[in-house]
Amino acid sequence: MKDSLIIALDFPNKGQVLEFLEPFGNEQLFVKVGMELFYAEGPSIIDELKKQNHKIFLDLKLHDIPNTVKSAMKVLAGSGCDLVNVHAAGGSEMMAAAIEGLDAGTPAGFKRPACIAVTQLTSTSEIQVNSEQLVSVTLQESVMNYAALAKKSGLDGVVCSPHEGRFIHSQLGTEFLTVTPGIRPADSSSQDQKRAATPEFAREQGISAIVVGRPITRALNPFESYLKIKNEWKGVYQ
Ligand SMILES: O=C(O)c1cc(=O)[nH]c(=O)n1[C@@H]1O[C@H](COP(=O)(O)O)[C@@H](O)[C@H]1O
Repeated sequence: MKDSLIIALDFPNKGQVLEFLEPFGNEQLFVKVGMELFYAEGPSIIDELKKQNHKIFLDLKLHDIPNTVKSAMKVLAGSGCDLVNVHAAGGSEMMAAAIEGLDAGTPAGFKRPACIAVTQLTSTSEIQVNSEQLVSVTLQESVMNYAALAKKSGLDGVVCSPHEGRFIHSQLGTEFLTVTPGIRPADSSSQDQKRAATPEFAREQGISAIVVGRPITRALNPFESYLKIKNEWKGVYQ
């Protein structure tokens, strides 16, 4: 998990995913299946990607009452994915229930999927946190509060932006995972991401893993873009 570059496969169907993956050849990837692709293709897309030996982050961002989340996680634990997530806003009872469900559903002899909690979406700004969620602390404090709650509830880490990563690791340790979307190379648009950062910045902040979608999936040459971002993330400069 640590030091991974996770590619967000935000595509509408399996056909487009396979076409996208073609130039990557035998490169073993860590890919993210989100709502669009999972709702379109169902669990078979996980089997397909596993057949290709890729690691899988199933990003369904569960947020419901504890009992519902526990039952859903019990099912997802058997899907073969490596990482799943919930919204920390669902509360500590819900997050603990997610882990209970995963433990109950993980087949004997297999490792339970890691589970992380979304703190504040990377598309959220401090103004929005204050004016729409009526949160009266800073965005960083809100993210930190959710991260501490997630750790207390038994989760393996959080989704946050690279801007909060260093603080989270200083408070909760380096083993607690920080998975950060909103990654943009210096020359690309941040689009709907409000707390964007470069791969280099993420590395400097000690982030555990980065999630990259459009800068790779919408690039003219996705494989080339992937290699460039991966090198920057790993600190390899030619
Ligand atoms: O949980 C996520 O993966 C997630 C959380 C978050 O706070 N922000 C965020 O962008 N994501 C996901 O990360 C990916 C980012 O994609 P790009 O903005 O295209 O790089 C998308 O698939 C989002 O659904």
